[in-house]
Amino acid sequence: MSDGPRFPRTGTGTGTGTEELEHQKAAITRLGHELRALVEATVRTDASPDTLHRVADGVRTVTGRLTGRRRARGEIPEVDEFPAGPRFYSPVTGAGSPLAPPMRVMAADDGLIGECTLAGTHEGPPGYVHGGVSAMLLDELMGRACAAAGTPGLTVSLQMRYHRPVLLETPLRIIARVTGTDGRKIFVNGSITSRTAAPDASLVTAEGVFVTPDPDSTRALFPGLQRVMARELRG
Ligand SMILES: CCCCCCCCCCCC(=O)SCCNC(=O)CCNC(=O)[C@H](O)C(C)(C)COP(=O)(O)OP(=O)(O)OC[C@H]1O[C@@H](n2cnc3c(N)ncnc32)[C@H](O)[C@@H]1OP(=O)(O)O
Repeated sequence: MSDGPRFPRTGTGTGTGTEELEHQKAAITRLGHELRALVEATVRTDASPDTLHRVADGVRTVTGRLTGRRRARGEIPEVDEFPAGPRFYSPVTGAGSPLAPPMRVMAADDGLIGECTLAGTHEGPPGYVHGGVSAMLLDELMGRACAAAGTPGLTVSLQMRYHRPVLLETPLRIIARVTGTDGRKIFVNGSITSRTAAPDASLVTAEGVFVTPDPDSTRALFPGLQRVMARELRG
């Protein structure tokens, strides 16, 4: 793609030492794990109102300990490798996000494979995955597949087909594959299957069109990238 933006790898850099970054990543991951357990316990519990009130008080106290400087909107965390690598607070793959399953992402011969198991936090119909969550998994992996292919892009169209309900508490495989490009457009297919029951039967399929913003739009959309580039250059 000739007019596409060039993206630096972040998180390898300069402001913070490698060892310090690794400590930060481990701590973010640990807190994310505990928060996911809290969210799952919250949506599954039938505790009494008294218990729920006591827990709410405790959570409020804990939240108060996470004040201090907040990242500005669009600021890219130093632990991240945007747009192709791990993003610690992604709601799909982020080890630090209480919303993320989190989906593990691996390279495949012709695209990317994601794996995760969803539970009560992501329920739609009783016992099954919320359709919007399936779309979110696919959108993220399909977007990552664009970046992995060297053509990062934003979703402009995502056509979903829901063939069968996706069971909770079942290991899932998500697949994303770039099928072609046309100028700044990238065409991507995706699917969700069960890794254990009928792994050849697609439960959900998606066709997406992604577009690489031109350099001016990229600068306007992602001012945080400028700061990352400056950080890398200073190093
Ligand atoms: C930097 C990456 C970071 C990558 C970061 C990746 C993180 C992954 C995250 C997961 C994915 C997401 O959630 S992404 C978030 C959700 N998506 C968004 O917010 C995107 C919102 N849309 C936009 O901001 C804009 O559409 C842009 C910047 C993407 C493109 O605007 P533009 O540059 O003005 O492009 P435009 O001329 O309109 O269109 C370019 C070409 O695409 C075609 N096109 C436009 N819309 C469609 C469409 N719905 N279906 C088919 N084709 C379309 C046009 O006809 C044209 O074809 P032709 O005339 O050239 O033939």
